[in-house]
Amino acid sequence: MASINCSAVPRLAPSFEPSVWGDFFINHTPDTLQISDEKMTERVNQLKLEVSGLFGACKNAVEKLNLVDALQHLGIDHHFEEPIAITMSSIHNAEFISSSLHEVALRFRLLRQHGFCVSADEFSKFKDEGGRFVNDITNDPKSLLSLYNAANLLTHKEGQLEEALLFSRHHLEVMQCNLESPLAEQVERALKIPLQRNVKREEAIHYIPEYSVQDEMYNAAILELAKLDFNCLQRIHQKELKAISMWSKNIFEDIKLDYARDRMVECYFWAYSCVYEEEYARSRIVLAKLLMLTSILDDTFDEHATLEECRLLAKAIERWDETDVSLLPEYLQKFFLQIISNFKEFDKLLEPHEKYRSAYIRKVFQNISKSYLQEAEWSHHDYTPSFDEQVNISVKSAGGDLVAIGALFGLGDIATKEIFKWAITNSGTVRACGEISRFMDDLADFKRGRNKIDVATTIECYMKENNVTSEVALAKIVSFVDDAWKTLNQELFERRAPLKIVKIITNFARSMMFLYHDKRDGYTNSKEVKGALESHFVKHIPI
Ligand SMILES: CC(C)=CCC/C(C)=C/COP(=O)(O)OP(=O)(O)O
Repeated sequence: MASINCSAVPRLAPSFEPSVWGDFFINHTPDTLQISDEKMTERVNQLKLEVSGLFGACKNAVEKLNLVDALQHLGIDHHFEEPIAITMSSIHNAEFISSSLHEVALRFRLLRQHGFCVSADEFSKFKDEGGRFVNDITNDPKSLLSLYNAANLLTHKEGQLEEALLFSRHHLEVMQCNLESPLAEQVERALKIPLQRNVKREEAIHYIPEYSVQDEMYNAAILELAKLDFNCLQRIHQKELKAISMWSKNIFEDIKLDYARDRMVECYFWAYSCVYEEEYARSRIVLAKLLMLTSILDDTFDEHATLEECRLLAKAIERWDETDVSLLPEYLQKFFLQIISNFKEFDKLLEPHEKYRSAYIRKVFQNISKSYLQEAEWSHHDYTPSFDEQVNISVKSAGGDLVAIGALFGLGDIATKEIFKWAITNSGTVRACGEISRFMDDLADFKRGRNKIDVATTIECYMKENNVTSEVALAKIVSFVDDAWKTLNQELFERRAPLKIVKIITNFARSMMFLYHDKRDGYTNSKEVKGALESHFVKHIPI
């Protein structure tokens, strides 16, 4: 790397938009619903019992599949994890004969989603002798959508599923404008972000009003449960948002780093996308706070500090000693002290037997700080790394292990010491989430055309190294996102960690697909996602 004295070069920081939420959640009074919170919870418990009974009442495998599918789309499967696991295992073990593409594809997708590796040969019977899908399925949009959703569970080197994906996507695109509601909306959603890649709660918000008597397993209790459960959970999320918005307001008032993005609600959304269930409040809150602190750190390195200041900050974070505060420039001192004191608060949330987790969360924060420093070194020296060098560092700075450990930190006993070791040693799941995070972020950066003052992105490095146009580089990066999804799908059957944990971590990749799809940066330009976030956190579902 060329050695020039650039440590004192001031950064010409772009100014970020203020928070689109301001004090909204601090002052927010939730809508008055027709029923009190207590009554709502009581009714949810009754309905859970009623819906549990439906598993035993299913007459055959197809009914069971339709039931599990409905519960997943409606976002209430978290209440039925055990019966669903038993059901899927029994379906996996039993013979299944069906000439319906929809049924075969539904079974295939659900089994893979639940960690059973079913072969792509299941679809052979819908193909002609040349191995091409037979033409009569092209007039059957429901089956095509099921095939498309199933094929999105493909892993590496599954050419048959690759073809199924292209085939179903093509025909769905062709027939899209002639479809009726709600299939038209379901196809539109899946083409934008495939079901397997989207934030689960997002699907629930859209599917609840679509679920009707036309559904195979329509049941009034299921629908009532989905609506009430959504509203109950939303109440909890609103209370958390109020508290965390106060926390963030105090932090920003204290540290006075006006150059940093104030994105508490978006950080909370990130955490909620990973773990939205009531019992995971501790995990959600710690993760949301961790992301907010990391975001301020990122802006300090990328947008504001001189190189010398970056080095001092990274060193202080590495040493993790409050008495080092005087070595930092004055404007960063309060931020540093906030980091240390918040991590102490995180530690206080742990039970005695969980205390080992504090070392992990500190480690991932120190690691991300190191990768931010490396990027700052490159950027201040106008150095364009090789593509591999860049991916190596920037996948780390994209936060896969930070989010994984941040989410695990507050989970219960399911998160064992072995799981923490697995997550921090670059497991396939965590690495693939980091790749998706990095590539989606860089695709959005490139489209925005923002002349980022931080390091050249993976796209620019790819273009330079391979001497290709931006179109070629962008297509390549999109293919890397697809590859990382194949790894995540594969990880579902590898069973290196409990499925629940793999799913929670994979949810981080889903949040990236949602916030950054269509090459937008919904985190930085949060007005682009404000409407969507209102559906999650402000608007209740009419009963
Ligand atoms: C998932 C994580 C770590 C979230 C914390 C907030 C954050 C750094 C967002 C990405 O911002 P960016 O687009 O400026 O990131 P980068 O500078 O890494 O490109």
